[in-house]
Amino acid sequence: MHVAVVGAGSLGSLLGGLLAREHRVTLVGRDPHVSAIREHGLRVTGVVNLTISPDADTTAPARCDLALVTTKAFDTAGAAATLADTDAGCVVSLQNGLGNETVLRDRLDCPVLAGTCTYGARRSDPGVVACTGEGTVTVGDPDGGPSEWADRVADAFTAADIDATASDEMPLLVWQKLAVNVGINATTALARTENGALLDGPASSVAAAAARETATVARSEGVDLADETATDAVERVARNTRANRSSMLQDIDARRRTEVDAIVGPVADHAEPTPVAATLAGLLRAWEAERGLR
Ligand SMILES: NC(=O)C1=CN([C@@H]2O[C@H](COP(=O)(O)OP(=O)(O)OC[C@H]3O[C@@H](n4cnc5c(N)ncnc54)[C@H](OP(=O)(O)O)[C@@H]3O)[C@@H](O)[C@H]2O)C=CC1
Ligand SMILES: CC(C)(CO)C(=O)C(=O)O
Repeated sequence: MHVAVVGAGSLGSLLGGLLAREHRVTLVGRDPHVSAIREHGLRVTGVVNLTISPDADTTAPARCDLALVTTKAFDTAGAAATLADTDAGCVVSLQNGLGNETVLRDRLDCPVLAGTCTYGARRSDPGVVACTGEGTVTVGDPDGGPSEWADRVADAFTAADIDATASDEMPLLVWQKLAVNVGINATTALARTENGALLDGPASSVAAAAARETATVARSEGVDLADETATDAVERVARNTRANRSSMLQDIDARRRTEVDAIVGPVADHAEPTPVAATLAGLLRAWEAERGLR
């Protein structure tokens, strides 16, 4: 398969590097990362160690079998613009937050799948990405039900030794992942802790309460996510990625805009009472406003 990865930052570089063990991969990103990969290859460090030489470019290829979108949620429309002239068989969003597939579907002609990914990744120097936790990838039709493309994509990941499955329950899994991200990303971003601090530290009850609120909102939207399923998912991911600084904490560390609106917003701004998520969102938005990031 020829796989294009639009958004070669932390997660995109890691997954692109792992996929390049089996497939032709084009990492679409920014300089100096792209130039460093062209010159020296991509170095993956941490839990996985390898140096590999995928193609790298600042524009998308003319054709590919599969395009993975791994930009931040607020850049999804930009990713769609980057892919506008690409003849892609299928596009998969592996981003966190709600609404990315809708943005892609509205702008692109090919099938669009939803995906969830629990790998932890951190891009450090140009040409280098650390795998801070091995996880799983799940893909499927955003509306639920079977999808031949999802089967093909999961097979392609599996062939590259990535634990991947196709699911016909994506609405449930996307909300479950949202509970993980509201719980882990927002809490670690504000507490400035690694994910593992939520296993038994003082902020673990905050993460669990935020996950329960996400489950409440999911159920009010017709998705049958149990409180315990949401809190168990937070604990499992925090355990598997205990050394990771969540993607939202990485944004805070780098004084960058966060994904608060796509991740915490759907829960915090919902008509259901969600005091914990509203507090987390309010604090993150205040931090962004103070720095002119919103
Ligand atoms: N990091 C992690 O451990 C995990 C992240 N995620 C999710 O994955 C998504 C990506 O996160 P992460 O990898 O941390 O984010 P990063 O900011 O590290 O990577 C995104 C990259 O995409 C680039 N980019 C933005 N728009 C375009 C475009 N149109 N064409 C090419 N490149 C573009 C950005 O460049 P620039 O900044 O210069 O605009 C940036 O380098 C998020 O939704 C996150 O929540 C999910 C699981 C784990
Ligand atoms: C899986 C997890 C929580 C890994 O940190 C993540 O999705 C993120 O950081 O955005």
